[in-house]
Amino acid sequence: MAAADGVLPHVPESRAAVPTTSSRPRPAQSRRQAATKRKYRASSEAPPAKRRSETSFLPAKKTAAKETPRTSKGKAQKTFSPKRSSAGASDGNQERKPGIKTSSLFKNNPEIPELHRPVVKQVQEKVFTSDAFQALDLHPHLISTINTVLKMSSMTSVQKQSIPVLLEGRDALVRSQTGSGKTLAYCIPVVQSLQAMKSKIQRGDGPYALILVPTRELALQSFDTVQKLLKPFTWIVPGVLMGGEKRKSEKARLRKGINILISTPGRLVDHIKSTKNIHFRRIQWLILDEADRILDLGFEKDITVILNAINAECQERQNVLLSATLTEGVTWLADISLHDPVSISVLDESHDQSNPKSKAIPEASPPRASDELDSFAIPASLEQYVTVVPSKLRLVSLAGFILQKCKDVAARGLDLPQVTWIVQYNAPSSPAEYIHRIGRTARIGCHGSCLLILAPSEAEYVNSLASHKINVSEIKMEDILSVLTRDDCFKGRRWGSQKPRSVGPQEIRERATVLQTVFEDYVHSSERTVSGAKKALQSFIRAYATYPRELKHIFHVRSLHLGHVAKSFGLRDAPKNLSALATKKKKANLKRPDLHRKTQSKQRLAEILRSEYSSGMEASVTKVREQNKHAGPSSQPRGAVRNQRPALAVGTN
Ligand SMILES: Nc1ncnc2c1ncn2[C@@H]1O[C@H](COP(=O)(O)OP(=O)(O)OP(=O)(O)O)[C@@H](O)[C@H]1O
Repeated sequence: MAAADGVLPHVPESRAAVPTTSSRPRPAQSRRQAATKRKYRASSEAPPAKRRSETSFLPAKKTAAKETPRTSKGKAQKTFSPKRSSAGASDGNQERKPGIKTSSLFKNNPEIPELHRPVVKQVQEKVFTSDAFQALDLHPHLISTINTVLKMSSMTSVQKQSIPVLLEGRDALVRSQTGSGKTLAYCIPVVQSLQAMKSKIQRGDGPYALILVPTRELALQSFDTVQKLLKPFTWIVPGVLMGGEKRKSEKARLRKGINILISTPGRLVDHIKSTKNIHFRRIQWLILDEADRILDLGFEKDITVILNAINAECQERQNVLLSATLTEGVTWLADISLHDPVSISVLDESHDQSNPKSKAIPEASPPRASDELDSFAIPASLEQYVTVVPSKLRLVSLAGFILQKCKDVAARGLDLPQVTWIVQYNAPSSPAEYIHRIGRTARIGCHGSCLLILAPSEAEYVNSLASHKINVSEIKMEDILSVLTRDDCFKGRRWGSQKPRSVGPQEIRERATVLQTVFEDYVHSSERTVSGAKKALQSFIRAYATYPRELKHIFHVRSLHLGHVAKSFGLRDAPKNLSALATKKKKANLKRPDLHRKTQSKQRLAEILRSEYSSGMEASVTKVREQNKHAGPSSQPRGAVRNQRPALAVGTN
């Protein structure tokens, strides 16, 4: 887990809500009690924690309580108060005053289905080989830089397979799992070939190699690697262009000359359109790194602009496309950018041998939809888990999980750990996205784990993952929440009973409710935090619009109980921002209660998706939909916000 500190929910003193009954309160205590009274008054004026209206706007089948034995024992309204903070310890002589009311977290939840996941054999790749870089035909200074500056001795599998092919001058489509060393697989041949050029490269010559990456972070990472490899070859100048930097200074650097240019697609297109000093007449290498992410981020149009610009000035070059996943989009990109490529895929010997390791893919073969169903390689040292949690319990389960893992950190003292856990609070929209998210851990043979949180109605997603040869093991929600029994700060005070309760399922439920109350109190403590939580909720719901058609039966906004989902962001209720229009319609619909309920439900959803918390994405969604309408049904690969795939005007090579 990357972040360790500050996650433990401590109960702030202002929320030490249990009124104590010391007969003569000290001044500080009186102030606290007065504040507490004000707080209770305020909370009783606030909307009740659970209202009828909360459930009325979604189809009854989703809101009806289909309870499992393990979730049905809660009471509709329970009265708890978070444990007092250390500053205001109770003397045990308590007033019988109600605490903060929190609707039961464990009632009216959908049933948690049993997960019958098929066990599949995952595609495995061997990360390291025993071959040293010395085995390659490289400049001795380059080898010593790899050994001494990068401190690497043996090649990874993808490096062993790719570097010789690229040194031969072939185009290549390289697929290998996340964190397997693809960056060096192309950087080493680029540096080797450029330093060996007969007429020594001059800075003013401009770019000989163009490396396109999807994000700023990757641009910096690749730049850093190239810069290190160039240490002995000081006459070759690397440079980076990326969003967020000053265009003016980038223009100045382009004017001076950059020989190995690393850029994000959007920023490069900016310069192509506006900078006179950019040219591609000497380009010898075009690298498309993380091609799947480039496409996922909607850079298709920018890539075609770049390819057209390069093709217009230079036809002879080596092209390399690297990706952790091979999707329909990647195949399309390979078709338009590679010339007679060698396809390199690092698969374990035990995997399907009908899929040869190195084969030529036919030039300009049409994208195959079945590629989307390909299986994805996942690092063998990455353990994958899933937990099925009703929406209302999502936040406390996440907190419980973090608590459990953050303890795995304290034991290591101040040593900051690397990322060892990836938690997905919502499901990714494609298996490729799943692979990239979890691929931030278990890199280069290290150990890592990931957890995916699903709602009960989304449990079927594990089958979808299995169809891509992705195996996940289940962690039960109760096991996650049981961590709350380890720390008495989550203990609920049971009014009217002083008997200590045994640590069983009921105690866990009570503690989870205490924790949820802590979150809700915090969120509702200021307008800023309420607004932040609403924005987060908005984004979460919005993400449901981006699931592709084939996943809509699992992830659909209509399957969400908005009131319950609101709780997973610490909100006591789903936001209500019905517009004036909605109010008018509501009045009209009052005559038809059935119609009214239906319309109200739709309007509520529409409002949620189009409220003041809007991120402005809907404009582009509408625009893309319009474009698609005109472009025909086959033009949009996936996801509403992706750009339409444009036609490439000039052929490659
Ligand atoms: N031969 C090697 N020996 C040791 N470490 C290596 C070697 N090659 C690369 N690495 C390290 O492995 C890590 C992952 O490499 P890299 O980022 O290139 O992986 P990747 O395959 O591009 O991953 P992703 O697809 O997720 O971007 C980096 O920290 C890199 O320095």
